[in-house]
Amino acid sequence: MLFTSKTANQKRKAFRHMLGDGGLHQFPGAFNPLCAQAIERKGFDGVYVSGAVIAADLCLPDIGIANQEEFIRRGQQTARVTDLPAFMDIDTGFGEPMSAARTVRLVEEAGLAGCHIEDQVMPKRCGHLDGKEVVDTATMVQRIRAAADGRLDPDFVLIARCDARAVEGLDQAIDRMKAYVDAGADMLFPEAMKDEREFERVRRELGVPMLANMTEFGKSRLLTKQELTDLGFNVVIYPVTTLRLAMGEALRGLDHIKEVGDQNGILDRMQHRRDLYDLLRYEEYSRFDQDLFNFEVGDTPTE
Ligand SMILES: C[C@](O)(C(=O)O)[C@H](CC(=O)O)C(=O)O
Ligand SMILES: [Mg+2]
Repeated sequence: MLFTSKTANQKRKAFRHMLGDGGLHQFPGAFNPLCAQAIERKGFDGVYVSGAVIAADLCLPDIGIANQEEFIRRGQQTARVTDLPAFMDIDTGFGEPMSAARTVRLVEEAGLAGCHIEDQVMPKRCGHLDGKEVVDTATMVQRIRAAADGRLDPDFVLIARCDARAVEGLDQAIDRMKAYVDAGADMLFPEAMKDEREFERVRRELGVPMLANMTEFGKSRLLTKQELTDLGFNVVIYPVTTLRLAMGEALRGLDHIKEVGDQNGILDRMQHRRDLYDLLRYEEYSRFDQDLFNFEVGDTPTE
């Protein structure tokens, strides 16, 4: 059939391979499954499913009110339309360690290649806002152990996100991240680094694959692909970028229709029906259908 041609395990193996090949891999956030297909067509390495986007999509702020089921559903809907590995945000894991383990298992069953779990308290906030709080190291270590234990497929990638930089300083954040790796994290996500020197130091002191979050209007300067490659990072996410782009155009388009009264002046800024159908592989679906229904009832030879 037409949906995807790779199993979840093949995608996880591909993700694992990326983490070990020394290059930087770009994972734009997909604000919906259709966008994941666009990310694949554009030749990116993988797809990110952002908690901030899942919440915003439901018209909610990113403060832990969207629930586990809403997260998993969106993760599954996204992962299943692309051959690229997709990994997702699970915030603080949706509860105590046992719930975090179950969340990881559900994310795995949903076909994702990995997920990140963070050391904030509930209710959490966006990592680039002030006023965050983190749980103590021992609590987060338990969370990670439980999350690691929740996995069935050893190729599923567990990413520990550390929000402590803004709360306790870089030295403490680095100590925490060491403990998170000992607890079973495969990869680290140092959140809201202030500058390149901080990214560089984290990379130097920790020997596991590293993720950089290039979210706009946050605390980190938007580093280029080359800069992140030189810093030795393995994965970069652009978590909310496609949503911001789409909403920016939607708002401008709505203004135009309100002012002018029709859409004639903005057609060239839209995805054409033809291009949408191409992205959906409309024609291939029609062909599939024809191949299935290419017989006639009277065709069977009779004596
Ligand atoms: C990466 C992140 O966790 C997300 O949910 O996408 C957010 C992104 C954002 O709010 O800009 C975060 O950095 O906390
Ligand atoms: Mg998030």
